[in-house]
Amino acid sequence: MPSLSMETLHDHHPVPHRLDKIEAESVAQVPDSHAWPAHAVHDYPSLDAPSESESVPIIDLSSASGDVVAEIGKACESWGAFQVVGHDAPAELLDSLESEARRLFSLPAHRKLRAAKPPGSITGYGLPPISSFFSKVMWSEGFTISGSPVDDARKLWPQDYARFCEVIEKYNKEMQKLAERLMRLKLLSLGLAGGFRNTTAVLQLNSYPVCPEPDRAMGLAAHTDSGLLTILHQSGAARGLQLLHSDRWVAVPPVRGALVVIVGDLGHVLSNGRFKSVVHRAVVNRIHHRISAAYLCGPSPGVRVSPVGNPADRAYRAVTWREYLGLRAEFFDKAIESIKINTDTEEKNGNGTGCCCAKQQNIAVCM
Ligand SMILES: O=C(O)CCC(=O)C(=O)O
Ligand SMILES: [Fe+2]
Repeated sequence: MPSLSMETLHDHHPVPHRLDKIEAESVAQVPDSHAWPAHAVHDYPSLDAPSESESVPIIDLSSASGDVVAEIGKACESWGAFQVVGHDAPAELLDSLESEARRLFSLPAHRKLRAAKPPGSITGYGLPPISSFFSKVMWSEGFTISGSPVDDARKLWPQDYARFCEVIEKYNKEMQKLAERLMRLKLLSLGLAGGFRNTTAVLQLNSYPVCPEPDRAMGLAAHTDSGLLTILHQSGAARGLQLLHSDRWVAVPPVRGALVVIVGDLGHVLSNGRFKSVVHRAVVNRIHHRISAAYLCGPSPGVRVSPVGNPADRAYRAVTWREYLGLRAEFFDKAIESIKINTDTEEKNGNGTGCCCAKQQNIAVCM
């Protein structure tokens, strides 16, 4: 068993020299810095073994029936998520991604810290990106990739970085294809033909070491994702992902070969509020070192996402992903409120120049 280490942070500034090291597997108790209050962990009841009717829907993309579009629309509206099977991403590629992520997180702490996220940067090794909004430390570590992984991979494996990069690049390509396909299907379910081209993405690798007291710790705190959609691959053995659905935390059990699709805030905006950007979190366990990989997909830079439908009925103003990320950094879970149009102002009818979708039903012109 590799020695898994978790870097902890006490004053939530992601500066490498302020990180202290805890050997997560060797501690018998969750230290105070990582102990979340019971009301935060148990804010809603958990449904750990949901029956089929209580579970997030599983949708088969290879199904010949024309219901796939309707199923996706319904899942996005009622759950803000679904699991997808019958996609073209090969199971071996998902396995390789997971084993490369395990190889990375099993490196000794001082090696991982060579690729620590510099302040102000989004790529590299460190605590989950949302950590700065919480005073308690999460029981996880992350590695964020945006664009080429080469520079950061070289810091981790000066000689032997090619294998990691090859897998990441293949995976990103496959996910981009799938994300663009899913976006077309989602738009169809909203009555629009069209799609997004040249989408951009961030790949977030997450590692959740085993935890001696899972009830007192938090793997990844409740949040929504910011982009159009997220495609999440979770490792097989352990449950961890939970979606907030009807005021309960509903577990999403890993299904071999399936990928979890999560509607992000921009997906909610695009649908003019019809699709839910679902609040989700990851919990930890005593036995399994869990890995997940979140492919967070957004429009290409500069493209403003604007709600579909009649401009007079828009509930949100148009935003680019970059602009929205700025609002998230400032307001976190209130960011979506900050772009809400409350009154019949000019904004509602305002110019949609550069928006990804045309204002008429049935045509979505996307750049
Ligand atoms: O690990 C998980 O299941 C959730 C990951 C996630 O939500 C994220 O990276 O945004
Ligand atoms: Fe997420």
